[in-house]
Amino acid sequence: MKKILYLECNSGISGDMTVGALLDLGADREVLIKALDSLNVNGYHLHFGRAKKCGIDAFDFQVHLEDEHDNMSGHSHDAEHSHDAGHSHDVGHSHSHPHRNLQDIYEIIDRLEAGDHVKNMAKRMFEIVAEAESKAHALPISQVHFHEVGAIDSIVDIISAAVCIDNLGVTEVVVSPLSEGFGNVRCQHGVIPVPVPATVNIASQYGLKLRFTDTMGEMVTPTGAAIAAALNTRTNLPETFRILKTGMGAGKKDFKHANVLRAMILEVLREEEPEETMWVLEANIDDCSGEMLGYAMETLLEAGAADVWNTPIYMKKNRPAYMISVLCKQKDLMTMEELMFLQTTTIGVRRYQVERTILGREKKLIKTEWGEAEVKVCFWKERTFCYPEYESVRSICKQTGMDFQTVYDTIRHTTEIL
Ligand SMILES: O=C([S-])c1cc(C(=O)S)c[n+]([C@@H]2O[C@H](COP(=O)(O)O)[C@@H](O)[C@H]2O)c1
Ligand code: NI
Repeated sequence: MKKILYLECNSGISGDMTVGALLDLGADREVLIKALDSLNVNGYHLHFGRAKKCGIDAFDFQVHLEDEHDNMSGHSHDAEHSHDAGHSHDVGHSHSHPHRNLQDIYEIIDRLEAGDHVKNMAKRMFEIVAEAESKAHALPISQVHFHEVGAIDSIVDIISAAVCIDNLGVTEVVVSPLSEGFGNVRCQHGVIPVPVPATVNIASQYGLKLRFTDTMGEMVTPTGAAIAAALNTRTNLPETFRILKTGMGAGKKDFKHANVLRAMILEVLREEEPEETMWVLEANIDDCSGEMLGYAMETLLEAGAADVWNTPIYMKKNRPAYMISVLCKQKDLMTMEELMFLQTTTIGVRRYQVERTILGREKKLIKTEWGEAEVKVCFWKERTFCYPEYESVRSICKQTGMDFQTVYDTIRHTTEIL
C-alpha cells in the first residue's frame, strides 16, 4: 500500500509548523529527542504543547533559546511544565548567535545518530537555503554565513523535520501551493519585503507555487520553503485516496485565519497513469563492429537514455546490419544524438516522438530468508504488481548457489516489506 504525505500550506510553512504537524501525525517524540541529544548542541530546550489557532487545536512545537551565558545542554520538557510555553522568540534580532557557514552546519549534522538518508535530507534542506541566500546577497555559497538559519532553533527545526519524516516512513510527499502574505518583515538584514528574497529564490528554483493572499505578514519562511522544496517528490495528489491521519502544526503568529500547517497521510486508492512524450532516435549501421555498438549502448545508457536496443536488419545493397534505437526524454535529445555520432559510425540519425504510459512505481526492500532484496512495486488500476530487481536476484543466486527461478519466485511472493 502506497502512503503519501500531503502538506497543505494554506497558511504558508515554517520549520516549527512542519515539525509540529509531523509530531501531531504520530512521529515519535522520544526518537526525536534522542536524535537531537546526539547532536550535542547546547543552549536550547524544547516545548511540546498544544495551541488553539482560531479555535483549531494544533501541535505547538517550540525551540526555546537559552541565554548565551547559560551553557546548559539541550533538554526537553512538556508544555505542562512550569516553564512558559506560550511566548515565542523573535528569532535573529534581539540577541547574537554564532554565524555558521554550510560546512559548520554539515559538521553538526554529521554528529546525528541517524541513518545517512536522514543526514542527507537535512543537509539538502540547508543547502537549499544556502543557495537562496547566496543568490539574494550575490555571494558565493562558501561565503554565505547563516544568520537566522544558523541559529540553534533553525538547526533544530530542520533536523527535526528530517528525523520525523523518516520516523513516519513516508516515501512520497506532495506540497500544496504555499499561501503567502504581504508587507515587510524585520530580520537580521533589516526590513525586507514579503515574500522575502530567500523564499522567492527557493520557490523559483524548485518550482514551488506561491499563492498570494491579503494577509499582512510573512507566512512562508526560507526554512519552511527549503523543507518543502527538499521533501516535494511529486506534483499531484493521486486521483482518489483515503485520509489515514491528519496532523496540525501551529504557527507562532496570529492571523485572521487559522495559522496552521495541515499534514495528512494518504493511502492511494487509484493512481492516474502518467502519460509522457518521449523521443526515439534511430540509425541503420552496416560498418560498425559489435564491440563499438556495445560500447555505444553503454555510454548512451549512462548518459540517461531510457532504453537502447540493437535490431539485426538487412539494409540497402542487401547488407546485414544493425538498427540502433535510443529511447530518451526531450531534454536528453541533443546529448543522445551527439553520442550516436561520436560512438558509432553513423552519418545520420532519424528521430520521432512517441507517447508512452508508465505505471506508478516504488522501489522497496523485501526481507527474504537469504537477506534483503530490492523489488519494484507497480500500481495499475486497483492492482499492484511486485517485480524483483535483477541485481538482487543475481546476487542471492551467487551467494547461495540457488537457481534463478526459485529465488525470483520466492522474492515475488514475499510480502514482508522492510
Ligand atoms: O537565511 C535566512 S534563513 C533568511 C534569509 C532571508 C532573506 O530573505 S535574504 C530572510 N530571513 C528572515 O529571517 C526570519 C527567520 O527565518 P527562518 O527561515 O530561519 O525561520 C524570517 O523572517 C525570514 O524571512 C532569513
Ligand atoms: Ni537570535
